[in-house]
Amino acid sequence: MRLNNLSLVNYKSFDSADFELDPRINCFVGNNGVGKTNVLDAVYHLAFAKSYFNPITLQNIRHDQDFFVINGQFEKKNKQEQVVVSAKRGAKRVVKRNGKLYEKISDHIGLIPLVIISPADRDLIIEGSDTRRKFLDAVISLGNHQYLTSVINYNKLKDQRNALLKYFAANHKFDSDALAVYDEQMIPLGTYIHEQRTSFLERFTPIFKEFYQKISRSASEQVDIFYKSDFTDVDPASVFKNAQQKDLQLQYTSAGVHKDDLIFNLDGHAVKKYGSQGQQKSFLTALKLAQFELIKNETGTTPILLLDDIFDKLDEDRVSQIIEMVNNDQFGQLFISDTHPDRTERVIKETHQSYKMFQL
Ligand SMILES: Nc1ncnc2c1ncn2[C@@H]1O[C@H](COP(=O)(O)OP(=O)(O)OP(=O)(O)O)[C@@H](O)[C@H]1O
Repeated sequence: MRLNNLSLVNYKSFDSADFELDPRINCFVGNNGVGKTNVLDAVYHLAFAKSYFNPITLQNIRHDQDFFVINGQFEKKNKQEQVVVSAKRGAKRVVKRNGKLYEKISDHIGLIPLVIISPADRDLIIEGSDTRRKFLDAVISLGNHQYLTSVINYNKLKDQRNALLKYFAANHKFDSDALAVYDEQMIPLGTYIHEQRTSFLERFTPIFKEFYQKISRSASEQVDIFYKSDFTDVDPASVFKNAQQKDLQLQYTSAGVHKDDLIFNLDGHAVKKYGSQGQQKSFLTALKLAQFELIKNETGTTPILLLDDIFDKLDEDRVSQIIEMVNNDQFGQLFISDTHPDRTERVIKETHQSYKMFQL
């Protein structure tokens, strides 16, 4: 997967810009606020039809303008793919592939496999469990459509069950048969989602650990991921039944796979509390590189990799290690942003790969 040309009109800080890109490494350098991350975000936008940093589409239109257009000329398995994402105030966002409008934007997702590594990933460690479930769901769904529909259906049923619990409380009623209608549908879906998450993590965790070891160049720092779920080691039929009294009091469904979480550990302790900023960044980078590897294995296409502010919180040693790792045929096209042109160029030159520096 490769982006050959990127052009922007009224996208965030850019009025108009055009980039002829290198097939391997593209570095965007310059001072704080010049728009380095905005370029990477435009590439992300072409893949996912939304910004990684600002999900409100209209806020990505340059101030005082009415529209933005991002135009990307890709090459996928020797085939040209033109993707245009545009938005206009007062109208819906539009995504076109080779001039043809998508009816459903979700049909576009997956055409351009892409992974971003950015300081904003820190949310995965510090925010609530839903951030980690979204990460899990996004990676598993790419290769498994049944999983995606199961999660959507499970969540719909859970919302309806919550509404029923609220209705019981408001009307001082209880109807166990009405509740059982939801439980009977949620048990098989929850069981399936739990199985898929378990088997995914069995494949993902060893790859993640290997990447962490390579980045840290240390065998002494031990990282691990544990899957926490109400469905683990219990009879699935008992999950909702056992929580019923609590659910009636709380007026929502307190147990189930919608409460699943991932526990991130470093040397046996929570990385959120005890990991240094550099160790946390290494942890996140290893998570994203493992995501990259699995997407590649499961879709058969090498994703584009965006490394935003790669030196942030990492020493030069760890950055060189990351660049060295991505400097082989297993990795494809790379986009890097950094404030220091000299530092970036020094590290990139060591790869002996073709590259382009864009001074913004
Ligand atoms: N809708 C918009 N219209 C105009 N400018 C915008 C818009 N959205 C963001 N910006 C501007 O984009 C700039 C930020 O760009 P970006 O995050 O790409 O900077 P950067 O070069 O990556 O900086 P840093 O080195 O600090 O990470 C800010 O000056 C911000 O005001």
